Amino acid sequence: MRRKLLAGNWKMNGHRAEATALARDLAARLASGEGGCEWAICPPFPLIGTVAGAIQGSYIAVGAQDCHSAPSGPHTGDVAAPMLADMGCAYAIVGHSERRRDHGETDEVVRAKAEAAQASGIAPIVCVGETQSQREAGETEAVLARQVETSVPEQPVAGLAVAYEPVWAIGTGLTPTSDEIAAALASIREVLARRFDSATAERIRLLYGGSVKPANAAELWRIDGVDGLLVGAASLSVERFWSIGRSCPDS
Ligand SMILES: O=C(CO)COP(=O)(O)O
Repeated sequence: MRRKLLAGNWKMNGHRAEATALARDLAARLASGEGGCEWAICPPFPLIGTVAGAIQGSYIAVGAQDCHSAPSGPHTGDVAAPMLADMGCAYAIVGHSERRRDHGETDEVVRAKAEAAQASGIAPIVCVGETQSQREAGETEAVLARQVETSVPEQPVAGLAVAYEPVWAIGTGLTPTSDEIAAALASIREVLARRFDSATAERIRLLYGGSVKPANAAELWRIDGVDGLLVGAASLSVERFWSIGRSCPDS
């Protein structure tokens, strides 16, 4: 059984005071409640230390939103996976569509980043997803297959997750239907089953991300094949993020 994962991607938002308050509040709620899923917060780089401090001793993990593929070196402005491990990161999102768009990251680059994360003991959350025009052209399955084939490392570590985030569903309030999400996740699973031995393929969690909010979370958790949710805007509010986590059927 794959334990469900709820990960909050704060993107380029937050400052120390509010980050501390949110992380502490969430940690306190989890300490007194029954958080059935695994919880993770992925703040921007400058807030990782702040969040890691605030959640220390709690069940919440901290993650990063990216990492460089090299362990160190002349890469001004970049952050290496060993640094993130040193800060206590358990996860690193790689290949988010906003990074693919803003920084021209290819599937090959994403895979190198995922491998670098793994080499530092960090579980990558590898993001894939089709654009609106690819969906309209009936290319969703082919796009996902290509992305999963190339972006996921040859030897995925135990905690690796693949996040299905349709580009057109991110920050738009739009979501695919439950059937569309189930079909996309099934097609991703097929590729994983082809690429890896069954034990390896089976332990990879598949997350859904894109306009997840308290109002649709319960339905999303129940979709066949959903092992977790990757939440953007709604993870910036402790009430909304908490509500999404509490609607996990494992809670
Ligand atoms: O990109 C996302 C998470 O990585 C989703 O963002 P929203 O939840 O804001 O649509």
